Order: sequence, then structure tokens, then C-alpha cells
Amino acid sequence: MSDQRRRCINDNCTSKPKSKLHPANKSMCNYYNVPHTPYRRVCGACLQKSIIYFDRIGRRFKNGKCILDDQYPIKLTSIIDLSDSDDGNAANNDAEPSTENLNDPQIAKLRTLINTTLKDTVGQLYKKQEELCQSYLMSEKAKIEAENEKLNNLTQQVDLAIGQLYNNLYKFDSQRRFEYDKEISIVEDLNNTDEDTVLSMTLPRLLDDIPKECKPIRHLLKLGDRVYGMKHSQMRPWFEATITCEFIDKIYCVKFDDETEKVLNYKNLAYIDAASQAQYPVGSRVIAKFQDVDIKLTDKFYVGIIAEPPKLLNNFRYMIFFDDGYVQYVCHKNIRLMCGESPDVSDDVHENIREFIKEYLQKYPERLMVKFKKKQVVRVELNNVWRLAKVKNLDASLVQLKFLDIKFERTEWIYRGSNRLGPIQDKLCSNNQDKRVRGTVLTDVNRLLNRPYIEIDNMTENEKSVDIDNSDNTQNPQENNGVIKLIQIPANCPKPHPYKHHECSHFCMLWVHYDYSQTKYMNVLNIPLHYGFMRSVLTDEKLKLKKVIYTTPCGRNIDNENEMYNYLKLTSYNNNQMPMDLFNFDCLVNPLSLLSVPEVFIRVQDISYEMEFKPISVFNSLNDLVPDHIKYITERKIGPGVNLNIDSKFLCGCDCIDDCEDKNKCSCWQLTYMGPKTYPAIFKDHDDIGYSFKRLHKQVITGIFECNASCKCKKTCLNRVVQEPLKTSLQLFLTEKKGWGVRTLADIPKGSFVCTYLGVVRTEKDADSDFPLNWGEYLADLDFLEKVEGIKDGYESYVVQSEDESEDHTSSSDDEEFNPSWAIKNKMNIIESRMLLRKNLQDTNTKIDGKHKLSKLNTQQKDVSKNTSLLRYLDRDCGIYTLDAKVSGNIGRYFNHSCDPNIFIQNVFIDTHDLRFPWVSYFALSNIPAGTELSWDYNYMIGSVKNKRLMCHCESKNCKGRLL
Ligand SMILES: C[S@@+](CC[C@H](N)C(=O)[O-])C[C@H]1O[C@@H](n2cnc3c(N)ncnc32)[C@H](O)[C@@H]1O
Repeated sequence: MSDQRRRCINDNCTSKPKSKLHPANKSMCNYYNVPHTPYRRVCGACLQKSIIYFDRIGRRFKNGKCILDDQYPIKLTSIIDLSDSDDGNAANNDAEPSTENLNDPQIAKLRTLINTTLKDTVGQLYKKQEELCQSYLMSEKAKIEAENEKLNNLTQQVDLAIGQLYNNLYKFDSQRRFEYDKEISIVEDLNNTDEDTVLSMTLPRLLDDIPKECKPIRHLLKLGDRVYGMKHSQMRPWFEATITCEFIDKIYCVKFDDETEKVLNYKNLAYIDAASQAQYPVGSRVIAKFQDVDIKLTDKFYVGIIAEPPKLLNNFRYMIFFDDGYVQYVCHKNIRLMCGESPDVSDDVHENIREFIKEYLQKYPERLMVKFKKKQVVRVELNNVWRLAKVKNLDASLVQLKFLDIKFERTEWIYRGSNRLGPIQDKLCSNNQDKRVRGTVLTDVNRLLNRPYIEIDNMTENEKSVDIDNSDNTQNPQENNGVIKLIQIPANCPKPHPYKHHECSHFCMLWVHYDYSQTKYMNVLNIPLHYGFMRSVLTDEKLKLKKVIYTTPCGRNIDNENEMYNYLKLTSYNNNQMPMDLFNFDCLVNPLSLLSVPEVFIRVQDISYEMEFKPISVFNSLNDLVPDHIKYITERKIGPGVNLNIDSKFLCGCDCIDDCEDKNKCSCWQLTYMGPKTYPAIFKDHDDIGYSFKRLHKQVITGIFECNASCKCKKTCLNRVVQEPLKTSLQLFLTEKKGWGVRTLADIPKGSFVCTYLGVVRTEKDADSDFPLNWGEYLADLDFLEKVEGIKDGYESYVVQSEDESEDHTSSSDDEEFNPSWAIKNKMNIIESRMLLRKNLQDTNTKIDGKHKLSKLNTQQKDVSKNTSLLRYLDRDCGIYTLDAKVSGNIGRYFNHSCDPNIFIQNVFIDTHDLRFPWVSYFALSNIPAGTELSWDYNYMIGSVKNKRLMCHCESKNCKGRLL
């Protein structure tokens, strides 16, 4: 109190400390924003300042001007509240009114009169002031609202810009992740010294070396012209000669430099100089220098045909198919044009390769070629015997193979599209021309198992670049397509308690009231965050490591799946346990990311009409279309003639009473393991097979057997994934060039189950009967058995390869431990294959002609190792069954194809163990950021449907250009 008496009420007072102080009334206290007490004091200067202000305000009041339209201090209540004004009192404090005056009735009357008059006048002024203030406040409010709107617009723009930035960042991030994946494979490549071509090792040729693409002119020959002539036969070298005589029909007599003379027609003569202006087109008849590094046969010209033009991919060299069966890359200066050729140039080539060349030129530029990596082993035909050879080197369309099973060392360059190669032969044998497309539901086993596999080189470089260029211009405007936002978890959701030391029990989770049935509209990774969990990404600055930590409702910090699983088990109550796929410990996955799209483009709220647990909206920002009507199903339907028994009595189940945690004890897990164990040379890492905490990181070609209706385990068991209702937040959207597609609204962690592919199970015959009307757009073959057969095919190659590494894996395949019926059948096939291999090994009788080693571009030999099929043992007559989703299907029918897919197919057995009827299920191949389209590799065989040509618009870096 005494302190208040000694200092000025203005905190910012600049007067000297000992300045004279005056009593401060309520208005002054208000002006300086301090509570009023009778002891407040104000210095002269500050008093003056406030008086000036009140004077100005008073004048405004008196003159009927708005008092708010001024630089007002923080509080004005006191001056507006006249009735409460203590100004008079303030005056009293300073100078006490004389009681004498008050008692005078005259003065009292006068005083009353003045008061009334004052009150009337002030009252009127007050009323006016009230109106003025009101309108002033209204206009201020309008101004603030306008300002607010401006700010809102600005915020929205900033939001959008941030969203776009985030999008780009995400794109970059996902690319980075992708590149990271690639990096790993590069490391593997290096270890294996794999290279796809030797192009990288050689310096690129100068483009100036290559003449322009125009037809070379064949000028007429005259006497004395120097030429190259066929001295002996098409298979032998050509030599320089001089035209000495000309007969009719372009027949000439030529004298070789060794004085021998020969009569040759113009198709057996070649110009002496390389064409300087023109590039030789594919199919041109030429002679070219053949270089054999091994036996030093250089500088000799042999006759052949141009098979590939010079281009970047082949380091600007021509690929030549020589008549003697050799193939080689040759640069322009070492090629001479023949003086003439037949209208169908294949008539001029040696009969050994005529058919091959004819077909090649007909189909060019579409070519089937085998994709190799160094050290891979492949079956190759040599002198009518199928042999094993190892990839030594690669050069664009050629592969150098070293034969393994012959006594002497032999290597040979072979065209990657030659039907002497086992994979090409297989493809030709199984080619279903003029039939519906065989959309296989499994990745090409060869590609998956790192074996040579067929690729189709069907585009010219120009075609490719046109396609890629176009794709860039056709991107949807980003805003229309939606932006990635980070969602907020509602503030009223339970938050983790601060941690206090305790033993966890169901009480730790009880209070958060977790109920999965209430999570329909939540993204799967968000669910724990709605029920008391917190997820944070911590950075260890020292180790430069990022780590995801979940804080549980009871405050415990958990940083790995094992611990989380134990926690969930320990704290579950009433069988209400959170499943493991609600959690993810990868810091590149953000559970809060969400694709936010403009509502106006949502055409249908749920394409499944609530048949799925999660709604699947339909988005279209390109036009007003909605998808054609189909019957949405959530279980496969059985078509005519299909005998599928899903009675659980026919299923083998496990006896586990836990969550089938111990994979060695659970008979269902063991069924899954059995397949890979049958092929030990291929599936080396047995610990890594199948689900891991409900995620699948690698395809199991031999199928996954989930726990089923006859098992004793709980529904929370870790071996139940595909049988659960849809969990991912998906959206059907119209793409620019591929029709409808599916994208994810939230981040999907690698290995997550996405959904199944459902349709009507039809017999192959039944499905083929709709052709060509139903050419296969929505068909997926249930070719599980065929693919398992594919693993077995060439299994010996791997055994041979591993023998190199002094490991005999064949013996372990005889392991008697696993013998359910289908594995026994597989084993029988392996034994048969081995017998075949021995037979092949006996025949090592190979010739070399001393100079130009025998070689062949093609073979007439049919694949001798095509052996029995598993299907044979199953005593079936229906061939492969197929899932037809054209009329009835689920969201799985809308996934488009990509040459760089982000989801893969897994065959899973749930309601039947009949191997012909797996559930076809999609899993995430990598972390998939929110907003990304989900696509798989259809594995269509290009050219397999007559008159059907589909360009691929997947726009991936590795796009092959054609879908069909
Ligand atoms: C199973 S459907 C996929 C859903 C389909 N987009 C729709 O609108 O119903 C397969 C068809 O989609 C189209 N498609 C899928 N992937 C494509 C791609 N990468 N490029 C071009 N078209 C594609 C082709 O028309 C193909 O026949």
C-alpha cells in the first residue's frame, strides 16, 4: 500500500523519481491499466497526459463524435459508464466541497437543476454516443471480417502450397526410398558382378560415325569395278575381285586377286566401299567383318543380314545375323552392302536360318528376348542336345554363354531371342496364340527366382521416347487430384498416462475402450492413436538414426514389434486385442498422412455399398462418369462345372491354443514352410518365409496356408491375414489413360495385405467360350500349380550352380520330414528331372570345325526337358481355373498394370486345401505413400491375343511400352 503511495501508476513513467505525486482517480487508473485503490498516485506529467486524453475524448463526446474512433487506452469502461463515474469523488479528494454551500437551499436547488439539465444533455449525448459506438464497432467488425477472409484465403493458399511441397517432398522421398531399394540391388549386383550389358564398359561411339537413316542406293556395276565376291559358299569368307565381264540379268564374271575366276550373279557380289551417306536398314543383305577373338579369325567378310540398327542401346553398332548361324555386333565401316537382293530377302539367306530370319523380319521390331544376369545358368541347345550353360558376358541383344556339361571349354555368343535358349523354347511351346489373354496371378517365377526370363523388346527407341514424352504432359492438375495433409487426432481421444512403474495387465488398456467395430472411418495405422497410444519418431543425433517409438496408454515406450506383440497380448481383455498390423515401426511411414481430395469430385461414397468394412469412394476429376455397374462381391463365386469343396471337415487345422506364435508347433505354418523346403537350392532363407506380424515381405510361390475354420487357435492368431475384412483405405479414381484405377488414401507399410481379387471361379473351357468378347481384361488365372511347376523346371540348373559352390542341395530335397501329399508329388517330379539331367550329361559329343566353330541361330529341336506336370497327379480334366471379375468382382478388379508394380500377388489357402483354388491376394511390395496408385504386374504375354494391341501407360521408368 505504502509503495502505491510512493510511485506513479504509469509503469512506463519517465519522470524523475522524486517528482510530485497526485491522487489518481478511477479513470486515470483505468487509463494506465491498473486496478483502482484510494492510494494510487500519479505524477504531474502522466496526469497531464491522461487529462489531455480525457479532454480530447470529452470533446468528442460533447461534439457528438464517436469516442472509440481515437487512440484509446486499454480500458474505456469507466469513462463510458457515467453513472459509475467517480470523477466528482476525485475532485472531492483534491478539494473537499464546503458543507456550507451544500446546506444552502438556493444552491441546492440550483445544483439539482444543473444536475438534471446535465443529466438530460449528457443522457442525450450518451444515447448518441451509444449509436455512434455501435456503428463504429459494426464497421470495425466488417473490416476485421474482410481482413479475416483475406487471411483465410491466404492461409488456404499457403496450405495448398505446403501440401504441394509436401507432395513433391513425398514423391521425392518415395523415389529416394525406391532408389534406396535399388541401391541394395546394385550392391547385390556388384557382388554377383552382374551387368546387363557391356555397354557401360565401352565408350559410346560418336553419333557422327553413323550415317543418316535413308535407303542406300545400289548403283549398277560396270567392267573394272572392284567388288567382294562369294568365292566358295555362303558359309565361307568373301574376297576382293574385279568385274571382268558382264552377262545378261546382272550376271558377272569376276577375277579374284589370286587370279581365280568365277561367274556370279549380283546377289553374290558386294560393293567394295561402305555406304558413306546411308544407314543400312534392318533386313538389308550385307557382308560384314566377323571378328573371333578366340581363334584370331579377323578381317574376313561373311554374308549375313542386318538384324538391328545402330542405336544407343547397342553402342551404335549393327547386329548381324550371319548365314553360318553366327551373330555379332559390327560397326558401320566394317559392313558392305550386297549389290542386289531378292524381294523377300529371307530367300537369299542360307536354308538353315531361313525360317528364323523370315519370322524375325516379319515381327521386327517386336522381339522376345531372354533377360539374363551374369552367372545365371540356362538350358541351351547345342548340336541337337539340350545342355547347361552359364552366362559369361552380355552385350545388348547378345549373351555369351559358357557350356558347363561338355568336356572341353566352349563359349559362344548367342542372340538373346534365339530359340536355342531354353526359356524361348518354353515360351514358344506354351504360346497360346489367338486365345484370350493369360493374366497370370503370380510374378514370373523366373524373374522372382533370379533366373533368366523372357522380356519383350517391341518398341523402336523413337516409339519409346514419344510415349514417355507424352506422359509428362498429361499429368492431372495436382489440386484437382488432391493433396497430402496430416490429419489431427481428435483432442478428446485418450492420451497415454505418464509412466509409473507397474506390471502391465488388462487394466492398462481397459480405460481406452478399444473397439475395432468403431474404426470404420479411421486409417488403419491411426487406430492406436485414437485409443491411447502415441507414436513418435526419435532421432539419435549421434548415430544419425531415426526410430519409431509407441507410447502405450499406460505410458510404456515400445520400439519393436516383438515387444508390442507381447504388450498387446498381456493387456488384452475380453478377446479385444489390437492386431499387430495397426502398428508400424518404419519412420518412413506416416500414420497421419492422408490424401485430401475436393469433395465435389467424389461421385460415389462407397462403391461396395457397405459390403466392405471400409468405404471405397469413387473419385473423378476428369468428367462426370461413374464406373459401370458390377455386382460387388466379398466372397468368390463358383461358376458352372467347378467342383470346389469348402467344407471345413476337409481341412487340416492346427491345435494351437495360443496365437500360433510357435511356428514350429503350428501345423498350418508348417504347411506354408513345406513348399520352400522342397526346393532348398532356391529358397535358402527359411526363416524369412511367410507372414511376420501379419505382414508379408516376400512372395511365397509355393503358397501360404492360413489358419482356418478347423483350427483351435484364436481369431487374433498371427496366421490369419487375408481372411480378415478390408482394412486399407482405398479409393477408386479415373486415370487419364488406363480407365479406373485404385489408389491408397493413407500410407501403406511394406508387406501389408491390401485386398483380395474376387470374381467367379470358371473352368478354362468355360472362360475361353466367351472369347473374343471377353478377351481376358478381368480374368486372372489360378495358375498356382503351373507356377510351382515352373520352380521345378530347371531346378537342376540350380543344383549344378550350387555344386559350383560345393554344396549339394539335392540331398536335402529328399528330406523325409515333410510328406503331406502334395509335397511328395513335387518330390517325384524333381527325381524325374534329375534323371533327365543325367541323360543329358552322357551326351557330350560336340564338334568344332577348326575355324569357324559351328553355331546356330535357331533350333528345330523341341524342348526335351518338358516333363510331367503336377496337374497330372491331381487327376483333373479341367486345366487351369480362372477368376472372372468382369460381371461380379470386388475392388481387386480395378488394379491397373505397372511395369514397376508396388503390389504383388500371393496365393493363400484358407477355406480349402485344394491347390487349384487359392485365394488371390494383393500385398504391398514397398512402403506406399498416401495418394499413390496401386498396381501389379499383369505378366501378359505381348502379342498373345490376335488383333489386340494395348499400349502401356504405367509411366514408370522401366515401362516396356506395351501391355498386350
Ligand atoms: C483389370 S482391368 C483394370 C481396371 C480398368 N482400368 C477399368 O477401368 O476397369 C485391366 C484393363 O485396364 C487397362 N489398363 C490397366 N493397366 C494399364 C496400363 N498400364 N496401361 C494401359 N491400360 C491399362 C487396360 O484396358 C486393361 O485391359
